[in-house]
Amino acid sequence: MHLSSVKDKTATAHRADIAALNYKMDSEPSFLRTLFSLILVSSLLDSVLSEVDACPDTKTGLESLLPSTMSIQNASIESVYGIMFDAGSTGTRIHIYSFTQKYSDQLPELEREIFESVKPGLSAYADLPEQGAETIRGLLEVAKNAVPSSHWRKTPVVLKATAGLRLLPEKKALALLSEVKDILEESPFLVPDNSVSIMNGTYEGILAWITVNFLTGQLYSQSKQTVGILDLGGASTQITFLPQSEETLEQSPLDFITSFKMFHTTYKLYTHSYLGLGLKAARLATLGALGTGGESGFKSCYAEVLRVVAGKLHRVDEMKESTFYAFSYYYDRAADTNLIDYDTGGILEVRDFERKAIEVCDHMEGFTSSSPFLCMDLSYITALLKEGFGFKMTTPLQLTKKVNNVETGWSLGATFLVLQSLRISN
Ligand SMILES: Nc1nc2c(ncn2[C@@H]2O[C@H](COP(=O)(O)OP(=O)(O)O)[C@@H](O)[C@H]2O)c(=O)[nH]1
Ligand SMILES: [Ca+2]
Repeated sequence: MHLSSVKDKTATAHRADIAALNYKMDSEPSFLRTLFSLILVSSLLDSVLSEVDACPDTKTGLESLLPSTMSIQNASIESVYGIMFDAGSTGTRIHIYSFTQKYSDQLPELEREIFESVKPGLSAYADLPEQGAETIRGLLEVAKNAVPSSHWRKTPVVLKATAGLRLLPEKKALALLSEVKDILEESPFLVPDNSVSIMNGTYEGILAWITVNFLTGQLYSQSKQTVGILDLGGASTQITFLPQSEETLEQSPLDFITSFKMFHTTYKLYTHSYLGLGLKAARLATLGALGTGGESGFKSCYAEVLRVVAGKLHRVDEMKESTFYAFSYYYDRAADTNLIDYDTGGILEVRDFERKAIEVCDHMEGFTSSSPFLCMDLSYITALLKEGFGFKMTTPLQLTKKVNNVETGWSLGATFLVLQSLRISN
């Protein structure tokens, strides 16, 4: 696998942070080389759609596992592309995926992802919807360079907004989405019905779980040993895992459990999106609680952030024994404080976050070049994991931004759904 040039990651907050990750997956483990998993994922998504309360953007449902033309025999050799915009509360990202079908008797394979992000997110333009939509235009240029013009007309482009827009007054959110839709429609790409929407949190958690378990090969390993996901956004935080114990299934709130069938096996996922418990939302809640008299030192900071999470999250004992991948702000803050390698991530225990929070909060003079919120953020992450979700201090977390150089998060899972629901065969 080779990486083409990846621009210097020293992008400023407002400059597009270009991280074009082109790579071939020739040397990737076989599981990534076939679309067998895509079939699996689409059957998964098919039943997810049938089971999950239809959220705004899921009317496109899947009538069948695969479009009739997606059979091995008559597959033709060509490339398929999908463009997914992730309109997050702190930034907008574009994921351009390409699938290549090499041999007519083989299923297409996931070939590469091109990823780019811009800040701030759409919700920062709540009163300037035209300007907000303009940030999409710039990212569309990346897609035009990445997708051959011969494929533009059959390459779907979709934008899904998350908690940032969920927290906006509906009228402002809809005004932003309407401007974005106009820009997508001016583009040369295929703009499906429902191409621009606010995704509900249940879907956000499930699709991230599908993405990570697809990329790590768990979705179709014989062991069925899947991994859980922890996603800490700016406005919301998601947790999703596959419970092993009946007790979890029976004792969890009904809207935390979503079931779907996957090749004769019924999976019941535990998933929830906590709106308002994202990192930036928590900062506002903490500062609001502090009023003007900001305090210093880990003990007082921890006491304040604890008030934000106390009693707000559902706990499940078996989480303590499950394997979790953690990304977004969990990853960013661990990388910012050298707890993990910026590019390759790493495995941390919950107590590593607490130790770093104590170090930063009790020695702020040593961290003047970092974000002024570093102490609060690390304290919040510790409180969220330990007192919120109830993880053990020794629970290991796999901090991961990319798996096989594909970004973790909900976008790949969402793209599978779009390709299948549009019956875009090979
Ligand atoms: N590398 C990478 N970082 C991401 C991605 N999605 C979110 N993040 C990071 O996660 C943090 C906040 O997530 P965001 O999606 O804006 O908030 P949300 O709308 O509440 O989910 C920011 O630091 C982002 O840089 C992604 O696909 N790739
Ligand atoms: Ca997000």
